[in-house]
Amino acid sequence: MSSTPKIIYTLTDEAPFLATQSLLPIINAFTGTAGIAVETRDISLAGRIIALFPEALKDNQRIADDLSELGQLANTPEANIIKLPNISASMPQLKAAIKELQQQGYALPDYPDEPKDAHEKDVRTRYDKVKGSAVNPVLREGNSDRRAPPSVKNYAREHPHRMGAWSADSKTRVAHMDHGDFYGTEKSALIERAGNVSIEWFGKDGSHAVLKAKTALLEGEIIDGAVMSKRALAAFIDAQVADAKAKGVLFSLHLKATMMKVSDPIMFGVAVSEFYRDALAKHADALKQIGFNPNNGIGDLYARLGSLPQDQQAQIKADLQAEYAQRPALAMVNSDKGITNLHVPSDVIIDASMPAMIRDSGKMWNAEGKLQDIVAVIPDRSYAGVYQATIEDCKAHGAFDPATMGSVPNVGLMAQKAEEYGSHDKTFQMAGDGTVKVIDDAGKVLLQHEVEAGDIWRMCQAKDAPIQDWVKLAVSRARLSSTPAVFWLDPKRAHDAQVIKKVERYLKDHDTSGLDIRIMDPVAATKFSLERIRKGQDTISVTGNVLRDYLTDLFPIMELGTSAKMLSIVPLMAGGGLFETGAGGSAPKHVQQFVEENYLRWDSLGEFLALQASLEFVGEQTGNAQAKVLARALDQANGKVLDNNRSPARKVGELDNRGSHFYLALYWAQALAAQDDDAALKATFAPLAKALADNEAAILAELNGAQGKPVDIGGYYHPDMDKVGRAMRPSATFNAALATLSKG
Ligand SMILES: NC(=O)C1=CN([C@@H]2O[C@H](COP(=O)(O)OP(=O)(O)OC[C@H]3O[C@@H](n4cnc5c(N)ncnc54)[C@H](OP(=O)(O)O)[C@@H]3O)[C@@H](O)[C@H]2O)C=CC1
Ligand SMILES: O=C(O)CCC(=O)C(=O)O
Ligand SMILES: [Mg+2]
Repeated sequence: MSSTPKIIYTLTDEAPFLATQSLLPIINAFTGTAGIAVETRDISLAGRIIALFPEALKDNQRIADDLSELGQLANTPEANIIKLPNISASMPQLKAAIKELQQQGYALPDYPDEPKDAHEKDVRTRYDKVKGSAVNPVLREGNSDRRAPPSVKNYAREHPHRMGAWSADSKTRVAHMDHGDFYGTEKSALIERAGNVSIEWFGKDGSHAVLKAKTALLEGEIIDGAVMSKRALAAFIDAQVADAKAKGVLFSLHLKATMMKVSDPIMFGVAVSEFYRDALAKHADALKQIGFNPNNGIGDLYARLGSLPQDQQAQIKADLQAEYAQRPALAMVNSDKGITNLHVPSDVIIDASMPAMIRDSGKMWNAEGKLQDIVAVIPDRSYAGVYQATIEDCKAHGAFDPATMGSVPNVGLMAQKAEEYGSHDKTFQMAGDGTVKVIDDAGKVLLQHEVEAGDIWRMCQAKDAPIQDWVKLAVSRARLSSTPAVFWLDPKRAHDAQVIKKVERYLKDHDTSGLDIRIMDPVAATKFSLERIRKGQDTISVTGNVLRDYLTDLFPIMELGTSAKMLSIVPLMAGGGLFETGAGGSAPKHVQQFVEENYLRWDSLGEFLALQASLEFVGEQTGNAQAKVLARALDQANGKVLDNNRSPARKVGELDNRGSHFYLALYWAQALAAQDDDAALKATFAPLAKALADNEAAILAELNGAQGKPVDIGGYYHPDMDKVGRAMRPSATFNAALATLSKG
């Protein structure tokens, strides 16, 4: 029954990586007392890059491909993985990481923008494996259960975060296309027998290309194809640019260029090309010569200008400035540094950017550093309506009130690369006019679209077993929490219409008596859930993969101020557990603040919650009773961190991430010393609890005393572990107290 319990803790990037260097020593010290091993695996962007090129590196630089190992582990019942947020790299981020590693002495090849030979093609293929969202889809071999635990929700009710006021005359709105988008062109097929399909393009001129030779499909799987017309998109962007100018609102574009790493950078590029059209046309030859690619954002142009003669650089910059003068104002990412929404495709990511805007009175920052109404351009219609409905609700009823509002937990279809988020390897930009066909083994055409050069065509898959598992998870969450559950599915979408049939069928496999389970289209579901949320009522959202992502930032950011405070569990279909920490990302601006002033405001509550769930799972998996005791005590400690307001603040001089970790250790040790379920743990932790309490003032002085000056961590993507370790553990008193645990 029992084997050596093992938890895998992932090393990632940016703020969560820094936080780990302070938190992990605490976790190791505590779990070690119960014989639980916590091992780390490196899935950082830098780590994944290094693992790609063993042959180019010195022996002491090589590292294993930890992500592949974890991908395999996720398909076994033994998996118990704590997954922190990681960078899903855009092109500019990938190149910056490669450059940093080269400067550190890693003999990595450059990223070949235009591979010239077989070797360069191979290099590019390898790099493309770590681009975009390359981690989550590998590990997420289950569906997701994301919610705010009661202690967190209660804390938010008692200490509501600031919400920007909304006024009825806000000019903010969402703009989406009305034809030629993925929504309007989607076609779907249900696979009756397992087999393979090929994706092929037939040119109008008689030419032919196999886009993807083989995609294996299972019985009962749903596939769909859809196309985004480049022409329709460009015309739409153009109209929105003009409309934003006329209405005096900020132009802003909200995409998911990280997760949708093939389609969305192209769409981003169309917007950049339209917005800066005149200047880009005037300098087309020079820009081609320096290799500017609008898909990487206008920042890519500035980054490459240096290789041109000074006067030409000045001319291009002047023409870009002139473009700004005749265009609407752009939403800014960093107004102090002049970084706009169109600079880098990964700076404005829809799941976080839209909720943050809604939290801030429906406004974004303008070039003067002031908040202003916006048009939120979300080209595809599939999910844009959710945000428009939310905006309308805020205009009609004012901002949401975290003190009284209900909650919208989520059950998300995610397993086996479901839906759009698994479509990268089946997404193509069309080389010419023609037809795309999906053809099965028997030669039957399952899906077919007319396309034009430049259009984006994609195919998505959703397998039957994950759908069955998702329906089961939804029913079980509805039952366990006695909460109505709504499937957000749009009967007008070809894909959703198929899913609806399956949901209706699989709901019959479960006892749903007394449960309130509905199927509504996303806009109706938004309205229904918001009406209830304003009355303080909870409603489970049961959604596909994209809405899982969008809603688990939208609702937590309104309810809790941040999605870092979510419990985010993935019961893996093979029986293991994946515990994600929060639902947000890796917050790059937290690292900036840290290196400038040695203050880390990352809130590790998501990590605390994931660890608690993971320890509980160890208890169930292996029968380790001490794991359950540790988990129960951690639950109490988490509650106390909240009740006593020991989460990180935002400014130097206040408690930061490290200080909040100290309090977690103190409360966890106290809870273990106070419990009577396990005498050995009680005896082990009583002295630590006393030592930490006695030295509270000294430890805080050491932790907070480190703040306020710049700190060198030896790199951004690949920091120096020793330097980070020292920076993140500045209290000798605290470190010494923790060390007593391992001495027994
Ligand atoms: N699961 C994953 O691996 C995910 C990874 N990402 C990656 O993260 C990066 C940044 O993405 P982005 O969309 O900007 O989203 P983030 O969630 O990183 O940032 C948005 C904002 O959320 C708040 N926030 C998020 N987490 C915390 C936390 N733990 N403590 C305190 N505040 C927090 C901060 O806002 P404020 O200061 O306003 O409070 C932050 O500026 C990208 O590289 C992206 O690919 C994104 C999503 C999920
Ligand atoms: O994997 C990614 O790129 C982002 C994932 C994400 O935003 C989420 O799971 O909420
Ligand atoms: Mg997200």
